[in-house]
Amino acid sequence: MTGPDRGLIELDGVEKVFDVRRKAGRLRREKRQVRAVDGISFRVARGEMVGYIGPNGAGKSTTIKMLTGILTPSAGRLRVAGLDPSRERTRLAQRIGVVFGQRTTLWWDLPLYDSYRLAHRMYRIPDARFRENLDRCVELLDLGALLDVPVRQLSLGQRMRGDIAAALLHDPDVLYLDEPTIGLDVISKAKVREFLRDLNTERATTILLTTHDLTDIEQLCQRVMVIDQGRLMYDGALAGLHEAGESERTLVVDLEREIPPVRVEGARVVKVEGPRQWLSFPASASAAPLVAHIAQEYPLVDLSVREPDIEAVIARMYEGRGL
Ligand SMILES: Nc1ncnc2c1ncn2[C@@H]1O[C@H](COP(=O)(O)OP(=O)(O)OP(=O)(O)O)[C@@H](O)[C@H]1O
Repeated sequence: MTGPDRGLIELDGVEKVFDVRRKAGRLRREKRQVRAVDGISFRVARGEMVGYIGPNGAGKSTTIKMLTGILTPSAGRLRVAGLDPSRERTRLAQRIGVVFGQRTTLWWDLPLYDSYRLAHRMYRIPDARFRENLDRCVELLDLGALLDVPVRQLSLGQRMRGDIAAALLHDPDVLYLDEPTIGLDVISKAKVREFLRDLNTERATTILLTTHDLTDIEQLCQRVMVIDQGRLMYDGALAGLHEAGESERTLVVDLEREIPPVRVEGARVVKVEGPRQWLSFPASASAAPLVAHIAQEYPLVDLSVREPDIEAVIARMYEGRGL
């Protein structure tokens, strides 16, 4: 068992190296090693909800695959709920739930409910528990009208809600979510986030969340870990990440006609395309004085403010550290 002082998820110097063969000529094949995860250590306590972010190819999926036991680490020590994932994969399956935004674990041709019945048997969930968990998910994720619909006919948002329910029927202690809001509309995103927040507070389910959507992190996670090139670059509060990245927001202004870059204190024009101009300003500053000034001095037609995306924040963070 994991004690209160130990993490529910524990990694110590975990590495994963892939051997890849590449064609290096007509007959020659070159052997190369890809160090996907390069000595990562962290602990996640019971009940935490943590964002795990980083640019494409950073090593996020490889980490999650090691945490589920699909991949075996090349070096280091890894424990989830006190178990060694790759050696005790079947036992671990009872303790974890996994949702991949890009793939489904549901049976494509069967009605949604049939996938849940299969999970019921596969995980040997006691009948009363299964009923209770299913009822809760159906209510909170709004699945009532969808249970008889074949999965292939569900929209992306409906399917994602269906997948989340499937991952939770056996009451896992840990839930891994890989891009759970990717491709969802605003309402579906809000519904999924609200459900995850409730799950985390009411059931103390530990959640590790991989996402490219900064709003997911902002609305859900107290803690965020940033990985790049297999290494952990940051582990702390989201606010700290913004500071580390000296994050900037973008004000996009549409003017009546094409004019030279606008001049306004506290912002700089970073792009001009016809009558549209993009201005960068510090994320901590208010957009209001900039807008007021531009509206007064220039033929302003329309405007919008864009929040920094995670990739930009990370890129700045690396620049700031001279990496
Ligand atoms: N099975 C594999 N064989 C060889 N190389 C692999 C394998 N799986 C991943 N890699 C490589 O390991 C590195 C990390 O990949 P990983 O999928 O973990 O990144 P990621 O952070 O999840 O990226 P993304 O955001 O694009 O999903 C990449 O360079 C990738 O090409």
